Amino acid sequence: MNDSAHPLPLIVDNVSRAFSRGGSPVEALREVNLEVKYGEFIAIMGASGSGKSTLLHAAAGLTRVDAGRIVISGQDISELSDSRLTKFRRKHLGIVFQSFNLIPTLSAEDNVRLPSSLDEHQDDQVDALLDRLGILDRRKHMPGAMSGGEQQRVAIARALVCQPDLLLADEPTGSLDSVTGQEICKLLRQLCDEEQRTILLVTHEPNVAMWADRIVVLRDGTNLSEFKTPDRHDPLEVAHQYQSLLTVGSC
Ligand SMILES: Nc1ncnc2c1ncn2[C@@H]1O[C@H](COP(=O)(O)OP(=O)(O)OP(=O)(O)O)[C@@H](O)[C@H]1O
Repeated sequence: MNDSAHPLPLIVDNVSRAFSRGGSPVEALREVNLEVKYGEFIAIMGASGSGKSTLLHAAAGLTRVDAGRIVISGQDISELSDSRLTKFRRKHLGIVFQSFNLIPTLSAEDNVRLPSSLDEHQDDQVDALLDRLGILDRRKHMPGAMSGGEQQRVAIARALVCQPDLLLADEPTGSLDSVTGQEICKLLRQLCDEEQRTILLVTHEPNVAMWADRIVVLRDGTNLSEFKTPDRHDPLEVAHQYQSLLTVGSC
């Protein structure tokens, strides 16, 4: 649904972005299109350098685009000044990175509380969120005293504390061992299934992408194709479909 009362969480409309490297332009994104519906879990896949992180950063408003539009919940973010964009991002988006990006001198609960206190939101849901993410008993711990999986759960709690319209995740399992990475993926899946969270995740791993509803494949900064994931979260099937697309696309 995309009427003015129920705008889509994310529309990427013909977005292009180039960087300069050694004096030559590098086209990281070329007329990329994507629509994310409420409650959807989408994975972006593609080879190294295909533009995945640039797309996620553009969706987060961390990278300005050269052409096209990024529309979050009905707002074209290119129309916002830097300061309004920062406020808008805090209210509407949650962002999770591979490296957790927690403040090392703050406890788990204070890391989670940080964005909400900045925006003067109620913080009474911090404990509930930590409980939901299975780390309530770690709430007084500093990041350095927590495992990688626990730190990523804190980062996810922090990203969700302002009830964002969209959760963006850039290789969220990239720093974790495979068992812990799968636990984080399962958690993201549950957040979609049980709480209708909307998630856009970047990964190059089929066993991470398989948890999404839909996989969008980029190549050389453009949309190559997309496919729905099999119901039973089968990494081999996802790897097969992904490789077939890349092979067919390269003919
Ligand atoms: N700040 C930058 N300056 C110059 N070139 C950049 C910059 N950011 C990205 N690029 C280039 O844009 C292209 C897309 O990069 P991007 O990081 O989005 O790809 P990716 O698919 O996320 O790659 P990876 O899987 O290796 O992280 C690459 O050629 C990259 O070198």
